[in-house]
Amino acid sequence: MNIKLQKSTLHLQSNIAITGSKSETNRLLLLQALYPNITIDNISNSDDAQLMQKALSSTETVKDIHHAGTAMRFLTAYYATRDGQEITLTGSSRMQERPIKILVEALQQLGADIQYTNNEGYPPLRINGKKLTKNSVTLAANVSSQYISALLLIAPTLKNGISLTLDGNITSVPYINMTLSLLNELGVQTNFEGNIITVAAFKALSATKKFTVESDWSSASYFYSLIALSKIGTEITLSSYKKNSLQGDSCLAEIYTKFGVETSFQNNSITLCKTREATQETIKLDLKNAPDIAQTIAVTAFGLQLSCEMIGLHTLKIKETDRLVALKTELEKLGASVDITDESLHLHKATNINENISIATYKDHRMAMAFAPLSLRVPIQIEKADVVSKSFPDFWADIQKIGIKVTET
Ligand SMILES: O=C(O)C1=C[C@@H](OP(=O)(O)O)[C@@H](O)[C@H](O)C1
Ligand SMILES: C=C(OP(=O)(O)O)C(=O)O
Repeated sequence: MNIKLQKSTLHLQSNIAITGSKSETNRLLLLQALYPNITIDNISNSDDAQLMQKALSSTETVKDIHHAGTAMRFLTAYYATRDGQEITLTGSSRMQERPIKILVEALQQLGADIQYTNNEGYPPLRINGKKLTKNSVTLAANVSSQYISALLLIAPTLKNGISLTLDGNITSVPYINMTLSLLNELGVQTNFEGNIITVAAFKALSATKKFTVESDWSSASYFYSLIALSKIGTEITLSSYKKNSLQGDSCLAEIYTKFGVETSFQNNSITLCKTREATQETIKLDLKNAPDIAQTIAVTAFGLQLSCEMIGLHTLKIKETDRLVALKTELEKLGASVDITDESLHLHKATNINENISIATYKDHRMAMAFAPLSLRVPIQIEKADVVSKSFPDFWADIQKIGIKVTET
């Protein structure tokens, strides 16, 4: 489905309920498989969460998790510990290009039996589940935090827990802390100091433990962008959010003050309000702790005709697509000038925004959603718009609710 987006009368006073965090959901689904007394509220309706649920509940021996990175990494660790179960874990063609060797080698250090069925270092994987007996692992921490979270999630079920030594600069740290916080809430003891993480063994959960997933902050980013690109006084309320979030992308509230957007926290929701124009000509950010909002921010800055220098983007090349190249290509179609390296993006101040450009989405949900707010400035087309279901299936319905006209082309 290709669509055209145009601004009509905005009803930005409306309330939008955003689905649960896919990161929290996929951790909790894995923990629920290990500790069945867990119940989960406000579960994410994303494809990635549904694929995780399906893989965990089906008895099929080939599990296909399509594009879901967290599902791929978390399930690799999970099935490595399922004594007597042999499965093949596979994914989309892009998933088969996303590296997994660091995690596989770490699990092998613990005693796991995992083989590559195709290309060494990449899915599909044949996993022969075993009781893992060792508890000490060293792994590179500068490629993806998901490898670390995967090991932490299974750690309490190992006889002696786990001791992880992280090598190199640790990337996406808030996602590691999210995993540790959820383990702590369950009653598992953990410690993270310097480059060492330890998790104690945790046998069984005697009583029912209810978790309520906070709504997804990465999904909220597109509304931050819409407000940033709106007139002063425009506001929108999003639920269900809290001030002390486990999600690193909640740094949006602070970042978007640079674009003139203020966030107020109510009981269970946030209100975003455009209170003033951006004061800085150049927005400078290090996003190593919040890589998923880089695309949103780049497009907001372009729409406001500001320049933007972002570093800490080294993980973007191995996500749903090479997001650095995709951003440069699509922003330049709109009239921008963008320089990229393997870990940074420099958007130069734009003098105009080309109308009716068709944005390619590269099977990446965040390419579609990040460019949508630009429709407040110029009519724009989004190719293969259904890609948003990876994290936010209701995105186009919600965009329409607030008054952006969506037409299929
Ligand atoms: O653990 C998680 O839930 C995630 C970790 C991040 O990945 P990296 O650690 O690979 O950057 C993030 O980009 C991804 O969307 C979700
Ligand atoms: C990178 C992402 O997801 P994953 O790595 O889980 O596929 C994302 O949602 O932006």
